[in-house]
Amino acid sequence: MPFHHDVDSLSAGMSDLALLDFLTSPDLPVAKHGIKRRDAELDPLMLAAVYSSGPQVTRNHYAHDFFPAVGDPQAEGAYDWTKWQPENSKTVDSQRRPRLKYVSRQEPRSQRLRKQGLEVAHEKVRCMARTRVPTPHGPVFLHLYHNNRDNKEHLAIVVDPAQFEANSPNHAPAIRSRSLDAVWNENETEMDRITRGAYVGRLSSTSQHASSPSPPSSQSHPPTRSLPNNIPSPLIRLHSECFTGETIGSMRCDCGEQLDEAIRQISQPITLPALSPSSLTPTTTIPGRGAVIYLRQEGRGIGLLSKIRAYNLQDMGHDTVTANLMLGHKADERGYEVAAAILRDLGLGGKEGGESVRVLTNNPDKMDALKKEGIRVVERVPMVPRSWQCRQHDVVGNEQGEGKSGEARKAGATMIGGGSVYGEDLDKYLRTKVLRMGHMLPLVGGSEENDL
Ligand SMILES: Nc1nc2c(ncn2[C@@H]2O[C@H](COP(=O)(O)OP(=O)(O)OP(=O)(O)O)[C@@H](O)[C@H]2O)c(=O)[nH]1
Repeated sequence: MPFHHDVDSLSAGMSDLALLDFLTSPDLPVAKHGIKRRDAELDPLMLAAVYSSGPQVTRNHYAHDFFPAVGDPQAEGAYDWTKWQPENSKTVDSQRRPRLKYVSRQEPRSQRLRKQGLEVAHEKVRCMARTRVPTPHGPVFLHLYHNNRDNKEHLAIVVDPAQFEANSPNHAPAIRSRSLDAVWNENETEMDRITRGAYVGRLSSTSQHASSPSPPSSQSHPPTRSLPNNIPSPLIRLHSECFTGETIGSMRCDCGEQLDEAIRQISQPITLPALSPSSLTPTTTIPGRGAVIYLRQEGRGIGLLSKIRAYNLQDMGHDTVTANLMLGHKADERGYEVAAAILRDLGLGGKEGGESVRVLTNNPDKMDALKKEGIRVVERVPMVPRSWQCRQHDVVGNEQGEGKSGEARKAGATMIGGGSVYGEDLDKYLRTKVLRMGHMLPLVGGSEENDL
């Protein structure tokens, strides 16, 4: 904000000063529940300096480079000042208004902190709502999460039907979200809590019981030591969104089938072995327990737009890995930090308490990521594609639902793509996962690399 000394701009100068005065006055109204700014209070000298210096560079931008990329986003160097040539500007349509571009020389904050040896704080998640959803495999609780890392709404599909039975014996701890059960503010009514899903048992017009939050002193879930040791760890899957496979039944991949299969397997009743061979207690069966963490990272994290383009490259003969690389992406751009935070919130696999988990996957990256996040995994459970299971058993199913693949097709009755997926595209896709991405799955029906 410049300070004017000439007579012509006196009035403008006065109003600038009045504005400056207002902005920096101690009585500046502060939003009641506003989040505190991380930077220092407004500094009048800094404001004046910023206003009078050409490009709008503030102290928050000191590590970025500004340069006139002359409004041509196609020009080489438009986003990279090291490549920018002044001649580029001559070719630009003079009608278009030049825009200021900048590139950052800074790495993302998380990487800078890691380099300095500083631990990056865990991702924070909060379950915003939870509800009952009946599925062909039984009822599940759908949880919707917000987080501080991206602005996507990740989901957790929790299978724990024992929670519906108010009077059932408590064989295993309920899989519940700690952030959902917490009291969010003192004005929250019991009805607010119930409406967002913080209730126990099954809701009905006559039964509505809000859950009680865990005592604030213990920030963790109860330790596993208190559990009977014949209960297997809950089965979980980290599943990445796939619009094509799950919504329109694409047979290029087995994502829809995997989602259905994961919910089916987790929902299978568990027969508990007797605590000791000499035990007189009869074996008990308890309902299945676990969760699918559904992550909004479409196309292995490259997004639907790039995935659609990648499919065209795949039709031209490239495999999924090469197609991603040709588009300037990595073979796999997914991250599992938010998933780990959701698991911890549900009391699954966390270091500070709760239960260890079994993981449904063939993907070594997921196992490594969970280990890095400190999630306690006791077992990896393979996911064998249904079409490969059928071939392994040499049983051919038919549309009427006979045979193994018929059974599988019935399993996903209400989910497009949830049945058994098969075909040439899928075989190629699956073999690429095994041969190029190290998936831990025995190949079925031709393992030659040139089959890809
Ligand atoms: N880029 C790309 N992504 C794909 C393609 N087909 C499926 N996907 C995405 O891949 C993700 C599923 O990943 P997969 O590698 O099949 O399975 P995974 O979940 O890593 O491994 P598992 O746990 O063993 O099933 C979803 O986000 C899909 O959208 C493809 O051809 N190209």
